Amino acid sequence: MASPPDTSKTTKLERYNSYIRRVNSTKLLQASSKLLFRVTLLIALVLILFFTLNYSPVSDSSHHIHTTQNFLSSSFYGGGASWEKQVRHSATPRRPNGLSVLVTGAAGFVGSHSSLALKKRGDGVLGLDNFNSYYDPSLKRARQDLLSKQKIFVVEGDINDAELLKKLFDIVPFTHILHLAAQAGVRYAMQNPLSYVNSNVAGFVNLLEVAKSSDPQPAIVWASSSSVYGLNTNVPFSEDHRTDQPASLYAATKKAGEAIAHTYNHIYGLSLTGLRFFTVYGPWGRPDMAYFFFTKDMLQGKAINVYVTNDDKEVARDFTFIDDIVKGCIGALDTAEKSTGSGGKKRAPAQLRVYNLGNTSPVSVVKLVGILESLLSLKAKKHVVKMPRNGDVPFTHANVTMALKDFGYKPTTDLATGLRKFVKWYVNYYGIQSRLKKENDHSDDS
Ligand SMILES: O=C(O)[C@H]1O[C@H](OP(=O)(O)OP(=O)(O)OC[C@H]2O[C@@H](n3ccc(=O)[nH]c3=O)[C@H](O)[C@@H]2O)[C@H](O)[C@@H](O)[C@H]1O
Repeated sequence: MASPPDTSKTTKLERYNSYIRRVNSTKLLQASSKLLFRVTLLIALVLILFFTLNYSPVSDSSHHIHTTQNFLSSSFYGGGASWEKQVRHSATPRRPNGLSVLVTGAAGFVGSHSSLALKKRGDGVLGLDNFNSYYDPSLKRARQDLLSKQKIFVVEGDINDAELLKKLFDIVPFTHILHLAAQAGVRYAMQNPLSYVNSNVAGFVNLLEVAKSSDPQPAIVWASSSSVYGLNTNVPFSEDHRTDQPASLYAATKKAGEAIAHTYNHIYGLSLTGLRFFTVYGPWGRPDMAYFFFTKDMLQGKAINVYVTNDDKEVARDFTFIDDIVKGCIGALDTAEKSTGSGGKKRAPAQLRVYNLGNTSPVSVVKLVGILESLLSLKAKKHVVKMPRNGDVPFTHANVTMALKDFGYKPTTDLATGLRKFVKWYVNYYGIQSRLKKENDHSDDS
């Protein structure tokens, strides 16, 4: 009698075979997962490379460029063909013999106004701005929107970024730089001293290094400051007065800028013009300045500190309206001679200038508050306090004879007229018209 099949053995064999099949299929699954993972990784890498090398911003491009820069490394600038086209297009003049100007700090107060004025007369303008948060960056973005409506492209980047600057100079043979990017503000220098060294000294040197090596070298007009006169008591302030007693680190860095300008002019033949601005104010102004935050605080019913000197004298400033300053900037650009060097070598002596751009009629801060009270139809809650020792000077007053003689600079806006224009802009921009006198709305506003 045949013995029954040994089912126990068959079962073991089957179990073994099925185990082997399972092991094999798991291995296959693992191998294919690994393959899938590697392929995905490869595709991702290819995509990253593709997007970064062919990056072409469409709208709000500067923001995208910034994001891309951060994503890869600080030395990457989008750099796609479309980005370069925007840079070139913005910087190309639209009139015969027009200038091609790199405006640093283009989203700033003076930078945005100057860029628009240059563009309006047919010059090519490329903006550069790092959109830092020293004051509300949304105001800088709003200024950028104004510029972009006039087809002015603002590259988001820092003047300390040498590679970015070189790239811009590779794309555009700029005839001029209007260098307005800076750490501004007299009193903030005690809170953040290194930001002044970083922007006003290191950033300026970085820009000059790139400018001196470029071919052709551009002529450079840049923002110095009335604060360089410091504790000078000889009034009105003239360009040949002493400037070796700065009262703030801000003033010291601007004075350092003037010395640095001398060096680059002397060694490399760069044409350099420093403009000593006197307390510039007006529409689209800087919220850190007294006239601006006084307006804000007064409208909110908050008290304001009005400084007086230690011996109880009123402090005063040669407040200068933005439109006058813009005319001064353009006059300086138009009369700037060509730099004489090329590729880092000086060929001949070059132009080196410094000018006051003020209003020539100082007004006390008490008077400024009085004008604002009348424009805003309210009484300010004034705290009259002694001027803290924080970098402030008691008095500024410009002699502008040199700027008048060399490029016809003639300020035409008194403080009451300029503040009326500022207040009109302020209430429109922040949407608070209600408390204003009707006549302000009917005021002349060219
Ligand atoms: O010409 C310049 O080169 C500089 O001008 C500007 O500095 P300043 O002239 O100091 O302007 P700003 O701060 O508006 O104070 C105005 C007045 O208000 C007084 N002031 C100020 C604050 C306060 O709380 N109370 C007060 O009375 C204060 O004592 C002063 O008398 C720019 O900010 C600076 O970046 C630089 O460009």
